[in-house]
Amino acid sequence: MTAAIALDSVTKRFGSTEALRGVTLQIPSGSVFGIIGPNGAGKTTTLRILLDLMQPNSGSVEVLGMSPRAGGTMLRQQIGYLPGELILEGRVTGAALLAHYARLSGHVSSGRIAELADRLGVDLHRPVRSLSKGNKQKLGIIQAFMHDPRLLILDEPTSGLDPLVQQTFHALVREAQDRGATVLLSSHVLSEVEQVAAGVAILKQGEIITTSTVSELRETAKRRVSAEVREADAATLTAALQAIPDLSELRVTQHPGEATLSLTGLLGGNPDRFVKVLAAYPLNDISIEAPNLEDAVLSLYGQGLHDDNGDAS
Ligand SMILES: Nc1ncnc2c1ncn2[C@@H]1O[C@H](COP(=O)(O)OP(=O)(O)OP(=O)(O)O)[C@@H](O)[C@H]1O
Repeated sequence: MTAAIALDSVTKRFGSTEALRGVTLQIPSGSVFGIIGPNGAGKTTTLRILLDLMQPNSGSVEVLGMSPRAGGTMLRQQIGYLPGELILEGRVTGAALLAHYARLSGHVSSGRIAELADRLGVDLHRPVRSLSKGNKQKLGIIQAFMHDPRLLILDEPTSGLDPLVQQTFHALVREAQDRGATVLLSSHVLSEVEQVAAGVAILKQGEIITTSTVSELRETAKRRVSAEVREADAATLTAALQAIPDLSELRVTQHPGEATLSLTGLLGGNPDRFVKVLAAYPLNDISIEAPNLEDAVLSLYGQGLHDDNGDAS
C-alpha cells in the first residue's frame, strides 16, 4: 500500500490551545477517507497543514510523497482543495472566478467547468456575491474537481447542499476514485462521509481516537428492534431473549387481558438469533432498524455533537 497522505506525530499549538496532539495517520492512495470529529477537534487544522497553509510545531507530513513545504506549486496543482469556510464576495461572475482558478490550477479540460456547473445546477453568469450559500459551495466544489487532481482535500463538502446535489457530489467523488484519485473529506457527522468513504478516522480534542472502516463501525453499531408477539408466555420469551448476548435495554410488556406481548431492545451484531427466537411465535409485527452509525460514533466521541474545545466555530 502506498500512502497518498502520511502524518507522523503531528502537533499544532495556537497559544495555549493544543489543536493537534500527535496525529499519526496514513491514507492509502486511491482511497476515499473521512476525518470526522466534533467542532474544534482539529479537522480543519489537519487539512490546512496538508496544504501548507499552516506549519505543524512538530512531526512529519507527506502528501503525494512530498513534504507540503517542498512540493510548492507543483504539488498544489495536483491537489483539489475545498475550504470549510468559502468566502466569495466579489462582483465577478462564477465563470470569471473559475477561469482565474483554472489558470492557477494548471490544466483544465475544455468544457469541464460547464459540465460540472450543469451537473451541480449553478448559474455561472451571476456575480458570486449574489449566490446563496449552497450555490457558492457548488462553485467551491467545481474549483476543487475541475482539474481532475490526484488528491482531493474537502473540508465539510456537503455543507449547505440539498440532498439531490449531495448525490451529484457523491457521484463526483466516485468518478474521481475510479480514475485513481485519493479523496479526503472532513465532517462533524459520519452521515456526510459514510456513503462514499471506506475508511474513517475519528478525531477528538486533537487526537485520533479510532481509525476504522465504515463497515467495522457498522458492526459496532446497534439496531433498535421491536416486535408484537402473540400466544407467548412473558417469562419464557423474556428468558429466551435475555440469552441473546448482544441484546440490551430489553423491555417486554404484556397487553392487559391478552397473551400478546410488546418488546423493544437494542441489538448489536447481526439479527440472526433474535429472528430465530421470535420465529417460534405468531407475530403481529416486527421491526429491525438499520444499524445506527451516528450513535456508534457519538459514543466514541464520549459526548454529543458539542464544541469540545470551548470555541464557537
Ligand atoms: N488560527 C487559529 N488561531 C487560534 N486557534 C485556532 C486557529 N485555528 C484553529 N484554532 C483552534 O484549534 C482547535 C481546532 O480547530 P479546527 O478548526 O481545526 O477544528 P475543526 O475540527 O475543524 O472544527 P469545526 O468542525 O468546528 O470546523 C480549536 O480549538 C480552534 O479554536
